[in-house]
Amino acid sequence: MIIAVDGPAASGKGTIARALARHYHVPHLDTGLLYRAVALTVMRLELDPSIEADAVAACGFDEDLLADAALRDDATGQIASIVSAHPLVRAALLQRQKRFAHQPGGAVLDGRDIGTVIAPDADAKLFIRATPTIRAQRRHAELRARGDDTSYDQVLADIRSRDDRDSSRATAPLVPAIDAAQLDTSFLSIEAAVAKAIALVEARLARAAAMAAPSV
Ligand SMILES: Nc1ncnc2c1ncn2[C@@H]1O[C@H](COP(=O)(O)OP(=O)(O)OP(=O)(O)O)[C@@H](O)[C@H]1O
Ligand SMILES: Nc1ccn([C@@H]2O[C@H](COP(=O)(O)O)[C@@H](O)[C@H]2O)c(=O)n1
Repeated sequence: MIIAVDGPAASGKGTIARALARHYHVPHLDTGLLYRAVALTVMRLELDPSIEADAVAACGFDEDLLADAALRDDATGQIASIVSAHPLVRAALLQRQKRFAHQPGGAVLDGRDIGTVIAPDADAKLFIRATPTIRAQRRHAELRARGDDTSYDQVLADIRSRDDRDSSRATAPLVPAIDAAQLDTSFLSIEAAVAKAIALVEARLARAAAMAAPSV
């Protein structure tokens, strides 16, 4: 079973995807981390994220980098959304994500293009939303807890510019799959959002089973 979870920055898609993976006992991939690893490599090698060849050169990042705390920095997310707009960067990371999605036993992936590009054949697709200000409040609190003193205004501005860049790029833009169930978490606790997500996945699975059953 493949579950695709997409949505804008800090919408809560990672929290929901991890909970779904625990619930259904399948592995989870946060695909944003791959783009963040490319971004961090670009930053550390002092390359130019807006130059496609520079960003592509950073796609062969060291696997250990995926555990680096700096991946979660606000600045890394910004650069990630610049490198992720390059078609050749997306192509370099494509097969790894497709393999993960289609492994035996299934998987949950979260990102921006899981339901549209990585696994258009997913058994259930969710598109997670929350208002920009609520997303900024949540991300600001998270960064503060990590000792990052980026201001709330900066976090909100970064979220808005990432939303714009991710939605307007030509290749694999952030857009709900036509068959995705949408879930707005703005006024839901984490527990309530996870419960709704599980209910939406169950409804999708039940509908697919009913359609597959022979009619009598
Ligand atoms: N329903 C919720 N209520 C309150 N806080 C939430 C809720 N969902 C997620 N959060 C918190 O909001 C922050 C962002 O959530 P999360 O990391 O899951 O978002 P994301 O969409 O995966 O972000 P990114 O795009 O950066 O990967 C986290 O600190 C998380 O604990
Ligand atoms: N499937 C994806 C996942 C991420 N991106 C880009 O990476 C940036 C960081 O992602 P987070 O999920 O960690 O916020 C994001 O802003 C996107 O530009 C992507 O393009 N496709």
